[in-house]
Amino acid sequence: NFGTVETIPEAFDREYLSPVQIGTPPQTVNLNFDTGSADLWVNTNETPENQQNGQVEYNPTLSSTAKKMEGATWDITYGDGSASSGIVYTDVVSIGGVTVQSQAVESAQQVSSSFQADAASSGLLGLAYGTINTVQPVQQKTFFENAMNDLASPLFTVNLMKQAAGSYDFGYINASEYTGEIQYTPVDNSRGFWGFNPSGFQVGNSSFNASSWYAIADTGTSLLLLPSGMVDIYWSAVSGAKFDALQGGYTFPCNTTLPSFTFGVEEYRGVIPGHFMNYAAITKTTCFGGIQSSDALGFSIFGDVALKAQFVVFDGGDNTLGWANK
Ligand SMILES: O=C(CNCCc1c[nH]c2ccccc12)Nc1scc(-c2ccccc2)c1C(=O)NCc1ccccc1
Repeated sequence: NFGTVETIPEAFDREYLSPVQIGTPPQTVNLNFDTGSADLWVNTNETPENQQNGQVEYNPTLSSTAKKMEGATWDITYGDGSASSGIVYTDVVSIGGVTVQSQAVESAQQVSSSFQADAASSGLLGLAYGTINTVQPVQQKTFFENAMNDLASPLFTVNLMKQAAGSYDFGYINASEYTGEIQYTPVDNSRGFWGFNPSGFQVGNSSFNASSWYAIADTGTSLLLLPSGMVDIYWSAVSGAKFDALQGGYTFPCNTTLPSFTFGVEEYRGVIPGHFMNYAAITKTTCFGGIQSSDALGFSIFGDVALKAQFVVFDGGDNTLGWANK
């Protein structure tokens, strides 16, 4: 089978939320689909009231198919320091008509401040490899891994849009969502991510700089995080741009016209329009750049700033990533 679900951007395209049905009768919660992590966790009746801000909850006690996974716990910390933890149920989970009968649903008994403040999001749905799922003592599979063998094709596609509704498709490739040919490239999943090797970059209409490095395709990270050498070259082309240690990155005058950023995947060239690189206004006149350094991480992250300019195929069958412009 196959299915499709819409994904809606929050302010600044900071994150994208999609409706997910959990339990019997189905309870719908909006989750942040995250190809950079592998835990499906959600606010529930067990999440302390003082750690919530109106989020819609999943309540396993109201689901006839919910089963507590005795002795199982989970605990996750993301690179930005945000964290959550709790216990585990299994229940029926459906996304866009694709159903997994027994999916590990991780109930949050603790969520850190950035999640507490995020009133629209009821949690995350991990789409990275299950090898980085945090459930103990028995690691759990992601929704996609559980659904994969029943899908028409063992893949899902990501079509994020700038400040508009996009979609996650499961089990099929919708040719109307992209232009040109899809360039496939092998995935390095040794760290549990959808890792790949870009082949170079280009700022605006300048020449292409061939270079090979390791990066991950991560819908759960807002920005495009690249080696500082590339980031410095990009922002040196923007008059008034500067590295602002207080803000923790490059800022620039909001009224500046930004150059596009092109990345290579083998012979393919992915183009990110200049205006996608304006992440958010800090003041009336100063804006925060969408392309920032990944040096502190040790690897690059193609987050939403990059992904919303592309149509991306996450193929779990042959472990490849497919890239296309749109
Ligand atoms: O964790 C994910 C994807 N899920 C994010 C869920 C999430 C984490 N706060 C959230 C807040 C709201 C919604 C979702 C999330 N991706 C990866 S791989 C390596 C790093 C990393 C490792 C070390 C240092 C930095 C990053 C991250 C990372 O922390 N990204 C988030 C981020 C990256 C940079 C800045 C901010 C956040």
